[in-house]
Formats: sequence, C-alpha cells, structure tokens
Amino acid sequence: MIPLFHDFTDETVLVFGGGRVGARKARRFAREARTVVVSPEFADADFGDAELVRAAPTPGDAGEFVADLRPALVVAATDDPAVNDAAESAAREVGSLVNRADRAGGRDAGSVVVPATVREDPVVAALATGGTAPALSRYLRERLEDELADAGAMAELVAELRAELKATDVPEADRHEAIRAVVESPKVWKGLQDGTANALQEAERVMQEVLDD
Ligand SMILES: C[C@@]1(CC(=O)O)c2cc3[nH]c(cc4nc(cc5[nH]c(cc(n2)[C@H]1CCC(=O)O)[C@@](C)(CC(=O)O)[C@@H]5CCC(=O)O)C(CC(=O)O)=C4CCC(=O)O)c(CCC(=O)O)c3CC(=O)O
Ligand SMILES: NC(=O)C1=CN([C@@H]2O[C@H](COP(=O)(O)OP(=O)(O)OC[C@H]3O[C@@H](n4cnc5c(N)ncnc54)[C@H](O)[C@@H]3O)[C@@H](O)[C@H]2O)C=CC1
Repeated sequence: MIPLFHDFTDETVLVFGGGRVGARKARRFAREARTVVVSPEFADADFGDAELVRAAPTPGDAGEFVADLRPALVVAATDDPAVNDAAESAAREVGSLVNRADRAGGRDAGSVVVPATVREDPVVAALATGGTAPALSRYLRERLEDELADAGAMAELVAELRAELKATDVPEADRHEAIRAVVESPKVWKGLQDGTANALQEAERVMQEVLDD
C-alpha cells in the first residue's frame, strides 16, 4: 500500500457508527471537512465539530445518506457488518472513497486505510502496518511525536529561505545544496528550540558557508 495525502477542505465525510472508533475517525476528519456521523447511539466520546444524526439505517437505507451528502469519503465504523457492506457499496456507487474500519488486509482501489498521524503543521507523517498491528502504529506514532517536535518550525523556516534564494541568481544546484545543509544542521535544529530568530541567523550562516565554497 502506498500512502497519499488528501485535502478534505470544503469536502464532506460521512461516518456510519457512533462508537469509540466512529468518534476517533470523526474527530480526525472534522478538523478539515464537514463531518456527519449517523448512528442510533453515540458513545460518551468527543466527536469534535462533527454533526450527529441519530438514525439506525438498515443496509437498504444506508445508500440514501450517501446519495444525499455526496461525501468525498464514507467511513464504515458500525458493529454491523451488513451495514458496513452497504455503506461501502453505496460509496462505490457514487465514486466516494471508503474506509472499512472493520477490515484488515489488502484493499481494492478506492478503499483507503486511516494511518496513525503525527501533525506538526505543515509537516505531517503517516504510519501504518498493512492492517497487521494497529496498536504498533499507535505506539510508533507516540515515539515519532517527540522526534518531529520542531519539524513544523523547520518547514516554515525553509519555506522562507527557499523563497529568498529563488529570488536571487544563485544557480539551482547551489540553492539545493544550501537548503539541504540547513535541514541537516544540528545547530539550526537547536536554534529552533531557542526561538526562530536564532534559527534564522544560524541558517543564514550555514547557507553562506555553502554558497561561499
Ligand atoms: C485496517 C485499519 C482500517 C482503518 O481503520 O483504517 C484498522 C483496522 C482494525 N483496527 C483494529 C483494532 C485496533 N485499532 C487500534 C487503533 C488504530 N487503528 C488505526 C487504523 C486501522 N485500524 C487501519 C490499519 C492501520 C495499520 O495498518 O496499522 C489507527 C492507526 C488510526 C485510526 O483509526 O484513527 C488507530 C491508532 C491511532 C493512533 O493512536 O494514532 C487499536 C489500538 C487502540 O485503539 O488504542 C486497536 C486494538 C488493538 C488491536 O487489535 O490491534 C481492528 C480489530 C477490531 C477487533 O478486534 O474486532 C481492526 C479490524 C481488523 O483487524 O479486522
Ligand atoms: N479501525 C479501528 O481502529 C478499529 C476498528 N474496530 C472495528 O470497528 C467496529 C466499531 O468499533 P467500536 O466503535 O469500538 O464499536 P462499538 O460497538 O462501540 O460502536 C459501534 C457503533 O455503531 C452503531 N451502529 C449500530 N448499528 C448501526 C447502524 N445501522 N447505522 C449506524 N450506526 C450503527 C452503534 O450504535 C455504535 O455506536 C468494530 O465492530 C470493529 O470491527 C474496532 C476497534 C478498532
């Protein structure tokens, strides 16, 4: 399986099932998408900004919600395999992506897995285990959170430096080398911990060293 990134801004995500798993998926997608959760009961859990619709669609009814909302993604997270099957068929009929929360293993095109995610905006890392060990994805995610703690600030710094360099007549190969030297510099990473001004100063020094060579 190959991870891809999908921008859900201005899209709709439809979740069937309001248990612990439905709540976790809803929280995740509601950060970015209009998210609607359909379920007869809602676990005493945080659903983020998702809209909750109290209903218990039969397998025959599930398609109506999909046809009405035309979601970019349908999440099948009920404890009823027949309803999850119907949610998947309905999603495929209208060309939506589908996430089967109740299935491990390989998937056909259009059937996606939700990875464990570390978010240090604008940096995002996704982890999965091919469905073999989701608890391991979770554990590795927790470990990576520390590792990536300053990555967002580094990305913003590099974006600034790239724009600056692109506006000069420094040859492309030298620009690339200078940027690589910045992201690999322990002193710049250290500077990010002490405040952006320090990091910027150190990055300018590292780049100058490369460009003077
Ligand atoms: C295939 C996949 C489909 C999908 O949901 O997209 C799937 C399927 C299943 N999960 C099951 C169980 C658990 N899942 C978790 C946790 C997470 N599961 C997530 C993703 C995925 N789970 C996809 C594969 C990802 C990969 O390849 O690694 C994460 C990463 C993302 C998220 O869900 O948000 C999130 C961690 C988020 C985080 O913390 O960062 C825990 C641990 C916990 O809850 O603490 C347990 C209990 C321990 C255990 O069983 O391992 C079961 C068995 C149910 C049963 O026993 O009946 C199935 C179905 C089956 O295996 O048949
Ligand atoms: N992907 C993952 O990370 C995990 C997946 N699972 C799988 O996901 C399923 C859901 O897990 P939990 O949330 O822990 O189960 P749960 O039993 O707590 O929640 C299931 C929810 O589905 C709702 N539901 C039942 N019939 C429905 C219908 N016709 N339409 C809409 N909603 C309906 C129930 O009211 C309940 O809120 C499990 O059966 C299991 O197969 C379980 C653990 C983790």
